[in-house]
Amino acid sequence: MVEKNIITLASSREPRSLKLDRLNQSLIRKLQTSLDLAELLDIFFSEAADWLSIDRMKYSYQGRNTTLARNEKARHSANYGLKLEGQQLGELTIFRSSKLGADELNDFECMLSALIYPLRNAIRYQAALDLAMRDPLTGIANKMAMDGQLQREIALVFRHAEPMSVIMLDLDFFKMVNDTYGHMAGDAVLMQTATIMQEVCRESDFPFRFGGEEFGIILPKTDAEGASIIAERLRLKIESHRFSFNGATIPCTASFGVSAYKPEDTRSDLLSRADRALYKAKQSGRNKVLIDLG
Ligand SMILES: Nc1nc2c(ncn2[C@@H]2O[C@H](COP(=O)(O)OP(=O)(O)OP(=O)(O)O)[C@@H](O)[C@H]2O)c(=O)[nH]1
Repeated sequence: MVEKNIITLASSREPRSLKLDRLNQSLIRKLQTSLDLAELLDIFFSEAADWLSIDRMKYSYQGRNTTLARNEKARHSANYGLKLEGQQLGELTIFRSSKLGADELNDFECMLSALIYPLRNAIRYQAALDLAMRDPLTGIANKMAMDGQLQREIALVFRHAEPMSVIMLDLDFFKMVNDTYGHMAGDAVLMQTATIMQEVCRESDFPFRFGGEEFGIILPKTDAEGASIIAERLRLKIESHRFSFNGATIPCTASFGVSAYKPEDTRSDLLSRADRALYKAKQSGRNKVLIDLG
């Protein structure tokens, strides 16, 4: 007990600049442990809030905002545009109920210098991840992203006992589109299909390109009946759409397979059933929606 008091006394006599220096060294070490942007901001806010009694921090980057708060009402603020070697790294604003003095702002800027490199690395890492998860032709999610998303959705369904469905769709006679109008026209049809899918889907749905001329949609909180209504809507939209390339109009239809999550299903069970239904839709004449209830 006595020992503890002596230590506290000694550290409180330590010059502020030395303490800040030590804080910054430890902050750098902590920030180096993560490439996750949200986690970095969390670490930084926690340290800055402790040191300067900051109440709230807002970080904005490319239209996305993150706010961390201990007290929502603070009204005094200081704002920083973050930039490193010519690269914009967003904007950071701190809020406090009392005005921040010049020394405190100085301290904060010192802490910002510990944040800037890890922040740049996290932004680059996120951009690389985003790129790896997108289909380069259509811009929608690819199979790798779908795998991760389906895994997350299955975990949620498990926890909240809500329905979830999957639609798989495949453009009909797509080889003929390529053979008749050329590969570039085929690419244009694939891009327009992705756009139609995004238009028909809700915000919470997850459209993706599985590969080739095969696409899919994960539909959270949707049972087989709801999913087949969306699939039918999409089927009609594709059938009536005037796919166009270089002045040519390309008629195109798609076949659909729908499956709904059942307890104990793995990702591959769910996808296999949708695929089986899609196969049957192809076998029985194409341009139709079939459900596999398992
Ligand atoms: N333009 C273009 N074509 C692609 C792409 N990926 C796959 N394909 C083509 O898609 C065609 C798929 O042909 P098939 O598997 O025979 O299927 P299909 O002609 O659609 O016939 P069904 O599915 O039975 O209705 C092939 O010609 C592939 O070369 C792509 O990224 N761009």
